[in-house]
Amino acid sequence: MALPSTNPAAPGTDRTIRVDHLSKSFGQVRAVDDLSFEVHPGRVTGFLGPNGAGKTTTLRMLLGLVRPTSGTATIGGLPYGRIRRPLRTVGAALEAASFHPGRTALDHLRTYAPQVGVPDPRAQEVLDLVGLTDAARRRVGGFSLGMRQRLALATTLLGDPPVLLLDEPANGLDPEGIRWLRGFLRALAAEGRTVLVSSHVLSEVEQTVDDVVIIARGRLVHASSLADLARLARPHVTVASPDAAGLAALVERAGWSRAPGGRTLAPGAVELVDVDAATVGAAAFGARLELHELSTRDPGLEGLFLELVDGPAADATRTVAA
Ligand SMILES: Nc1ncnc2c1ncn2[C@@H]1O[C@H](COP(=O)(O)OP(=O)(O)OP(=O)(O)O)[C@@H](O)[C@H]1O
Repeated sequence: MALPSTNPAAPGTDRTIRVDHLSKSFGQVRAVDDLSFEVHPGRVTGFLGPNGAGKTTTLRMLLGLVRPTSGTATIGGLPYGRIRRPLRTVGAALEAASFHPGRTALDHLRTYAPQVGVPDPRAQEVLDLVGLTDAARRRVGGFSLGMRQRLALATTLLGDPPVLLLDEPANGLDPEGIRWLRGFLRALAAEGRTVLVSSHVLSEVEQTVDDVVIIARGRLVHASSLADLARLARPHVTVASPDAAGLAALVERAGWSRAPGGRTLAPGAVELVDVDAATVGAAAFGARLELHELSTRDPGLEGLFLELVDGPAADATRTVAA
């Protein structure tokens, strides 16, 4: 899908999103806690975490709607308030957008077009892009949730922005709509745009995203490519020995990777990825290391996600000391 190039500001623009030691407290609640990550152009990045993790607050800080308690949130090196043509640089859809129910979809977009600084025919163009051509002259009041999501997406695309911030865009879409959204977001990233999509479930965006930024209780718990996360989700080998130092030395010598710190393990136990139980057992036997456990479990991608957002890595106290 080629979007008509209506945005002369786009080529060469720095499209990287940077969140740097960002924190936000609302009274006693630390909604975002020393969060740092980057989101790169040409990729779809999933911004993931359970309800209340701080995703929306972070997106609102990126859009200058909430002032950080400390740290910075920038797009192309600038805080939103200093971007010269913000509506042509960043397209954002936060939560369920509210539309005037008596207005048609086309009129809604035509109302916004002058604010964004694009010519009137762009309204019909973006409706066509999101598959709402036939609904252009229908009143928004009669739209399904899925149609509203498409209209919200069309609104973000009015200014042909190189950066897109979308809060739970799959909410309310049926399976066909979700499949359509996947292809659409992938095409936007393929054009070199930076696409950040929030969700509280990994499975919803698993087939869409290239990278993941996972937060829980306001803190970063994991950031990598989806491929790296999938590698960490391969079967885990748990190995325990009464000789913890000997086991640590064996793991070190063999160069095995430890599983990301989700689960609390028994003392003297470690959890490994990228190695099978037979290899670990043989190496332990060779090193004359006594083992009290050697087992394998397969958490799967969704299981690993739940461990990450539930585990000790996410277990910081969120309440600010009075
Ligand atoms: N304006 C506010 N005043 C007080 N507390 C707030 C405010 N906005 C957010 N919070 C709190 O900050 C925390 C993070 O909320 P946020 O909406 O950012 O999470 P989220 O990850 O987007 O969750 P969800 O998936 O449910 O939308 C929550 O505990 C929430 O209650």
